Amino acid sequence: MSHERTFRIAPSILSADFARLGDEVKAVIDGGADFIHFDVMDNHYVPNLTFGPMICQAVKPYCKKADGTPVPLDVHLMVEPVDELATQFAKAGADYITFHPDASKHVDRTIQLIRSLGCKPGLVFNPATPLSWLEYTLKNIDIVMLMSVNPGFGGQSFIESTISKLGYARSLIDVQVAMGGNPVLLEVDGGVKTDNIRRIAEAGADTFVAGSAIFGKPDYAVVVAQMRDELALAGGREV
Ligand SMILES: O=C(CO)[C@H](O)[C@H](O)COP(=O)(O)O
Repeated sequence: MSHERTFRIAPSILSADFARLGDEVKAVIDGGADFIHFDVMDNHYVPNLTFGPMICQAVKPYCKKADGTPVPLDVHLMVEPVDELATQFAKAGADYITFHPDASKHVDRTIQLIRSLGCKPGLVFNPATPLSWLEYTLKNIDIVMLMSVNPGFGGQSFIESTISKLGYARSLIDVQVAMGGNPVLLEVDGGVKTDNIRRIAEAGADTFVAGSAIFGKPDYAVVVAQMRDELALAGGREV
């Protein structure tokens, strides 16, 4: 049977104007964003420092469409350790919470903790981190995110080895779905642009984080529309 995948565009507010964060979130949602991607960096797991749960709580009321439909807040924790901050971000309004398995001493416990707090848990893989962590976790998570840059900074170039890694992750998810399991989202983060998003989709991704490509342009709606035009051309998949 053939199913069309739903593609989601998740602008990373890492590249937004922090002095006008609420307005930036509203503008990018008005421009067609499906998720708001919130990059949390601790200057320990990654060599940069961004924002904490108080900023997340302040941004949350802006995460809705003009008609009031909520837009999920996709919190990416680049922090070590994970559990305490995951708890704080759940209380601050996160919908998805993703973390790096190499940053948690007890990955299954962290996944269970995030779900117990009412959020959707996910794992994030750096470019050189193997997907073997998924063997015993895929059935318990809602999102797999592949970093296509080394984490810590926006505006980097897409790392090509992500293409084959996406194909492998997609095959693991498709097998799980074929066996009646959870249709886990496959997100890609780093260097996603209008000129490569179609190829990334064809490799298997369904959810696309883009920071500088969107916030670096004057009209967010134009970029999001261009990305959707490219995604509409992505080859369909038989699952
Ligand atoms: O997590 C990140 C970096 O660690 C960012 O989300 C990612 O790099 C997106 O930024 P850009 O689209 O500018 O590459």
